[in-house]
Amino acid sequence: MKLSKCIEPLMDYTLSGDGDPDITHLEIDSRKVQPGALFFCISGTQLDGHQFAEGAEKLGARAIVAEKPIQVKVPVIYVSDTRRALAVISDYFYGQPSRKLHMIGVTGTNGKTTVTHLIKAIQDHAGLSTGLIGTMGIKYNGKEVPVANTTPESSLLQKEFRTMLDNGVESAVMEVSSHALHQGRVRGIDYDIAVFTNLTQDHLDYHETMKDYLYAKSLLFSQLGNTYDTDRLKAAVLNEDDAATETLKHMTAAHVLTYGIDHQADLKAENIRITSTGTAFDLVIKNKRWPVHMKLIGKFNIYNVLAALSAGYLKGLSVETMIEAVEKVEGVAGRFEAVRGGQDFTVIVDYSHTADSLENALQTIKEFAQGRIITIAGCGGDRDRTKRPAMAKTAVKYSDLAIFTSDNPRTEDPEQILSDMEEGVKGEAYKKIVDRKEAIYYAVRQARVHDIILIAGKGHETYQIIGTDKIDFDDRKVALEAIKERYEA
Ligand SMILES: CC(=O)N[C@H]1[C@@H](OP(=O)(O)OP(=O)(O)OC[C@H]2O[C@@H](n3ccc(=O)[nH]c3=O)[C@H](O)[C@@H]2O)O[C@H](CO)[C@@H](O)[C@@H]1O[C@H](C)C(=O)N[C@@H](C)C(=O)N[C@H](CCC(=O)O)C(=O)O
Ligand SMILES: Nc1ncnc2c1ncn2[C@@H]1O[C@H](COP(=O)(O)OP(=O)(O)OP(=O)(O)O)[C@@H](O)[C@H]1O
Ligand SMILES: N[C@H](CCC[C@H](N)C(=O)O)C(=O)O
Ligand SMILES: [Mg+2]
Repeated sequence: MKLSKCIEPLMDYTLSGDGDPDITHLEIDSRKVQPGALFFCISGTQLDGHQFAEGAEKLGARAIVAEKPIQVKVPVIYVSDTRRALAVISDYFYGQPSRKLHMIGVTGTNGKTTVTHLIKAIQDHAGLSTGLIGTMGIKYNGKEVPVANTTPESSLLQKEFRTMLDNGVESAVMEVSSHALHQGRVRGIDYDIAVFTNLTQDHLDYHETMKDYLYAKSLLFSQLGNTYDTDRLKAAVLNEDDAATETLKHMTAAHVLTYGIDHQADLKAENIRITSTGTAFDLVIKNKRWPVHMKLIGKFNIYNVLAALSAGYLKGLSVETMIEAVEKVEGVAGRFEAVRGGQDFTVIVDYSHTADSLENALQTIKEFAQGRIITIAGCGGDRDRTKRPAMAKTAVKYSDLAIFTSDNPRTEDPEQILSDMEEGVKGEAYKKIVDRKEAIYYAVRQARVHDIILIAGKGHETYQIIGTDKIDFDDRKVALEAIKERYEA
């Protein structure tokens, strides 16, 4: 596409330099520039992309979008916000694919990955070919592409939507993180349905207050209903049991459908029964009742299922077909995933990395625990420090033995992260083992018949980030090795 065409959707810019080169791709990382790129200089949280403009030019960038003066020979498009320009140009460059897909965005502190997987399972089962984007990567038509971010940058998002469309995908469901909303990675995406799971404390390193965090989340709902096609229903799916829903109702011009357990809602779960192997409940919609028996465990997963069913309901899918799909779902990798090594105690790997999700996981375990509860928990480095004492407190509150260990320390001192956790449990009993592998082995050696070990925080992750190194580490594999060692000993 000619540069002049690429920048057609920009409202306000200044062009410097001559020529109208052909642009073959859009790029924000100078290290990935190939000849033909339009390079965007992003003022980031760590680095300033403007310093890489010359490098990008050397590698073949044919034009550059910048916010402040740069010295290059290729044409420069000056804008006030390069991330905004990136979103607007990406949408246009790839032919506005989100307008042709049935688009669902899921936001909230916890449950996004689970809800998006459930929506994909439901829609695929109902014959609606669905693409998925989120923490576990990009998936459609049996193809999987790994991603670095839960919600990728706008250029990658739009490119993937285009590929999905070209490959017969009809609907795309994606996790929308608060970082992405704040940075405008999803600007220009024409969502049909926006789903809210819940709001509890996380990411206060990035968003300064809970109010700012909620504001970022609310952008998904306020941008919904800026409708391009008036024939398409635009709807917000909101959790009636979460306090933030009241605000979100005010933020959206779209139709609202609610789900809940404790409050009256459009889709409601009643008569709940939770066991260690599954969850049963009645789904109630407009006084009609359907029994649901699913393999997913826990009250929090009922919320996730209700959210997913709500999205399908708005699409007009049959409730019976949706329930069939939900009942088949085995679970999402690393979310309440049982590790089975033939041991006479239970080991569960879970991705709870906030105080609220840890509380939910542990409350669920409490409901069916026959033995002691042993919890292994840690907190990620270079992330919200204020959640650390709260997570430690939750671990100790529900456990007979709480073991604090390292999650992904990243560039922080692992000992310091543990000290931050300890602030929340002064005078309480717990054990501290910095090395995660050692902590898992210790827990497995301590377990008695019927005990339950919860290994929280890293779920599906197959790595541990220590400093800037990413080493192989999979809680599930390490637990299996520890179980093997114990039985061989
Ligand atoms: C804090 C944060 O949101 N960081 C994201 C952000 O990076 P940034 O703005 O800080 O970028 P930077 O490192 O300062 O670099 C500035 C610019 O220089 C460019 N650069 C840099 C080096 C170079 O040699 N050449 C070059 O061109 C970079 O590509 C970038 O465009 O924009 C990047 C591009 O989109 C993201 O990959 C990056 O995610 C990092 C990896 C990250 O850890 N993000 C986390 C906090 C995050 O966003 N998480 C949420 C999920 C949270 C949840 O699940 O609730 C997510 O959506 O993933
Ligand atoms: N609806 C929910 N409410 C509270 N906790 C939940 C809910 N759903 C899942 N969890 C807990 O949160 C953990 C993470 O779930 P999931 O991966 O679905 O969330 P997420 O929002 O995608 O997380 P991330 O922000 O890391 O992408 C699970 O392992 C579980 O312990
Ligand atoms: N999306 C979350 C994932 C946290 C996972 C946890 N294992 C950690 O590293 O803190 C984040 O980036 O904050
Ligand atoms: Mg996720």
